[in-house]
Amino acid sequence: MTDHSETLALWPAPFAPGAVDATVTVPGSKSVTNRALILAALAADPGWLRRPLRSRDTLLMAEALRALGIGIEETVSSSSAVAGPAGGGGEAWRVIPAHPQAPATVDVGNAGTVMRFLPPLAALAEGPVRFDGDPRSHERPLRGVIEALRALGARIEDGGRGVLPMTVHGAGSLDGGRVTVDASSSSQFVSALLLSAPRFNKGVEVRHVGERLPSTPHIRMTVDMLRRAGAQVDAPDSGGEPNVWRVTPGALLGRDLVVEPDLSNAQPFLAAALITGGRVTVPDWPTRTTQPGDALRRIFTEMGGECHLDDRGLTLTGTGRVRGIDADLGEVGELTPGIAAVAALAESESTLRGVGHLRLHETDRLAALTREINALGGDVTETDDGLRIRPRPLHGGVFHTYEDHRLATAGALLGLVVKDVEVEDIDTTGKTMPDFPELWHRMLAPEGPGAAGVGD
Ligand SMILES: O=C(O)C1=C[C@@H](OP(=O)(O)O)[C@@H](O)[C@H](O)C1
Ligand SMILES: C=C(OP(=O)(O)O)C(=O)O
Repeated sequence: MTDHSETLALWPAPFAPGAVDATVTVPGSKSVTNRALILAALAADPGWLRRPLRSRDTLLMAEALRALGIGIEETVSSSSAVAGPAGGGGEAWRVIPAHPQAPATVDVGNAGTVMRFLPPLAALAEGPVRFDGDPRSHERPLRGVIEALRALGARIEDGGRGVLPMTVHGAGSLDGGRVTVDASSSSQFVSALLLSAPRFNKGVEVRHVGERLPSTPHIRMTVDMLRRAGAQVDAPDSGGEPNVWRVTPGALLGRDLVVEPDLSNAQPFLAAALITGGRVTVPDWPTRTTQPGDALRRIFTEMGGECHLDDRGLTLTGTGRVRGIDADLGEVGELTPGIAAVAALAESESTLRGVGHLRLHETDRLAALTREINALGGDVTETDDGLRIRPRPLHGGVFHTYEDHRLATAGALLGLVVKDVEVEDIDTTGKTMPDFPELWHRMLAPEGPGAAGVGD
């Protein structure tokens, strides 16, 4: 957790005068968009991404791919699959694949998906590709990807530090083959090695050897998207050996893909219904998905809400009660800040476990949540692998966010029911949801202009 600066703007979090009642269309999934961009860049033919997320993390990915010679064109799509309620077309990216070119420079910002998913693709270029990013990117784990790529035949200069900045010196192709990796600090190590593997000469066999593996739905998302792009993948959940994934070399198809809404970014809106005893509908909630955010249906039901999925989307109705929870969130770590905020407002204690790796996310999320909820009068303690949260009456104050989009949305959530909360640097939500402040205000004033479809 880097220290905060008092010079960052403070955003007066809107206080909800009563139960919220709104329909909120949330933007596309970061994780799906950035995987789709990599797969489309490596495909044999051009492809479409419809309703891509446009946020800092995905624009950095698109910019990096352009630097490597891949074409990404902005278009307005005429597909009926993405037509809004007014019948118009949606925005889309057309991706024109090319063999990755070097020399190139990549700014990863603080995007885990960019700093981990791109180096294997860069290793296919012929020449140096320099990777750097925000100061926090120099602290986030990358050694697993660097060492695995070396074992697969790549030359990488990282000064022996195992973190950014680094330069990947591609030789125009990569052997691939068998590799072991300890992905206990990030599931993205496994996803990174699998995503580009159809283009490695021998494909890949990745064996995870660490004690634990976080965020396994995100690895299933990688496998599912690879298969939909035509790759042959053996994985533990399709009868394969536990902790082993195999990708066969072969061509990838250029796809026409509609990006699902980001279910993790739906979390603050659904939570708003839960904590105010109101009702929020998120349209286009997929009936089948690998996104970890789908677990919110179960988690927020256990915490007192009622969830209903139908053709209008997912509706969460608050019952007026908010219960504490004892949960292992290892599979769904990115939901922790929002769950912690709800837990701080519950009628009973919560224990959140299995998320020690969050200390190496955008910020040390366990330390940051503890410090900021306690600064508002809360009683949160850090455990080895999570948080213990005892609800207390909270008061207003500044909620610092440490350049972490999910800290910012957690602060907004608290401010909905605690008067006079000011969230520092709300613009940090731009990492995955630049429209957050607007969507949040509109959720609270659905009678105003644009009520017909918040976020449409
Ligand atoms: O592959 C992905 O798209 C992600 C995997 C997870 O990373 P970790 O396994 O590092 O937690 C998740 O927290 C992150 O927000 C997105
Ligand atoms: C951990 C997250 O992001 P990243 O992709 O940068 O790891 C997140 O979005 O919660």
